[in-house]
Amino acid sequence: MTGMLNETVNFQLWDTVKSDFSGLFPDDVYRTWFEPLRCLEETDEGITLGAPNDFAVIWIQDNYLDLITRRLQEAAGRSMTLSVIVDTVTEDANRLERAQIETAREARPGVPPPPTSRTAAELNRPNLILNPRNNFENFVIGSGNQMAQAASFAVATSPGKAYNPLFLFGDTGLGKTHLMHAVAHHILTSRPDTRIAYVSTEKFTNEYIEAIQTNSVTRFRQRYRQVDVLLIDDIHFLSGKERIQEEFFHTFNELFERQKQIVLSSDRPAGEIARLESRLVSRFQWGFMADIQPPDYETRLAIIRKKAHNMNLDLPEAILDFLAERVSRNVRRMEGALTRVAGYAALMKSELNVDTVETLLKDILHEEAQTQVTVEKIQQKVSDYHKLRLSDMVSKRRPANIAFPRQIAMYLSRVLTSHSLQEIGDAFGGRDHGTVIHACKTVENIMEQDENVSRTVEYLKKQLTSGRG
Ligand SMILES: Nc1ncnc2c1ncn2[C@@H]1O[C@H](COP(=O)(O)OP(=O)(O)OP(=O)(O)O)[C@@H](O)[C@H]1O
Repeated sequence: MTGMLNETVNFQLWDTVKSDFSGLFPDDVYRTWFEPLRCLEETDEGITLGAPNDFAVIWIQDNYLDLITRRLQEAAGRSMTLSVIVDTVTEDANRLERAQIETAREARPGVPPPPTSRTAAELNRPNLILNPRNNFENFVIGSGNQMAQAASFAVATSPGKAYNPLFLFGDTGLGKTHLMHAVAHHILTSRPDTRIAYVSTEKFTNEYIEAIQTNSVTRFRQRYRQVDVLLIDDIHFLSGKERIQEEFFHTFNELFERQKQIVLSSDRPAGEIARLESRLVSRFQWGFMADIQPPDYETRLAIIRKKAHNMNLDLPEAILDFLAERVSRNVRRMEGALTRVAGYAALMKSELNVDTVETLLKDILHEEAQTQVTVEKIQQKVSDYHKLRLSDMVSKRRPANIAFPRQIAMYLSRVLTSHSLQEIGDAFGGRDHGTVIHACKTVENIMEQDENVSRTVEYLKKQLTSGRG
């Protein structure tokens, strides 16, 4: 996240948008967030902006990315991409960062205070970049994530003692990184001298390659093997990378033997990561594996409420309900939707209603609809898998090679959609709700007894929920 400032080039597009913003936002907001942004690069496809520090990058990305992008596109009259990176040349970045964190705290009381003095441990971890908002207080607990939250909290309270390693897995945008940052924040608050490293697998890999190229592998090893807590995000990226797997294997062993805490995140269970050495898979399974499932409606509503509250955004119930109902696939997308609504509300100052929100979020809702699991998609998937005709899903025919797949499809409809038993029965050729209950029980029983069936159902479920359905 670093970039070079190029003072001599005139970036017209950004100048136009920036001056627009100076009129749109209150002075203090403009001065804190927009004035320090500099254009580092402008091409036909998009622009790169430099912000003075990591905190500002995260804040801009979280709050203003959509808005700036839309303004840029309007000004350019074409589609433009926007990236925001740290601008290394900006002077006095630390002073500004403190001021920005203070401003952010006023806007959202959840943001932790800026550090006042640097402890020895902090000086040991110049690269520890954590999103200040990713703490336990801001994490909404629901049925899909309560196990992962509880395990993370236990690890944060007794690092190296509760579960080691802690392995968090689940689909994108469901809070794995949030929980890892929360563990780090919690430990830093209760034991400020703890040496903590948080790194993505990609960064870990790149640093290792660079260390080899620059003959500094010893320093690399010190950085990751002399910590008390090592958090590595997106560990599934180790797949197929033999050399880094070897390196990580030794890092893991050294930390584990000294009872140092290891926390890993992945988009799938360790055993399902392709081309991962079995000795690593078994180590990842030594501790505790907690999965995170997409939030149910109540949790989504609670998340939207909390985020709106943190943004000082007072939205009518009908809009909160609309967002929870219609944006469900991942929390990151929910945040995107809310930020866009917030940006609109701040600019327009007019009363928001569900219709406006629906228009405003057209693309997000369209994406959602594409990825939403429907009974029709389930029927199609199950009949394709079992080489049946789609019409077999709704027919009255009952030979076992048709009846059981149909029961699987009913079971998946029950688990993956929010339709009632009767609605599901209707969609399967007008069957009654008792037939659906019976189908669900049958499938559950057989799954318990027959591993092949259970694997098939899990496979279908994964295919349907990973957007490949
Ligand atoms: N339960 C929750 N409560 C509050 N915020 C949440 C919750 N779950 C996720 N979020 C928010 O959703 C966004 C996406 O979460 P996060 O980055 O942790 O996802 P992830 O699982 O690590 O995704 P990826 O696999 O793509 O890295 C973050 O801003 C995070 O704060």
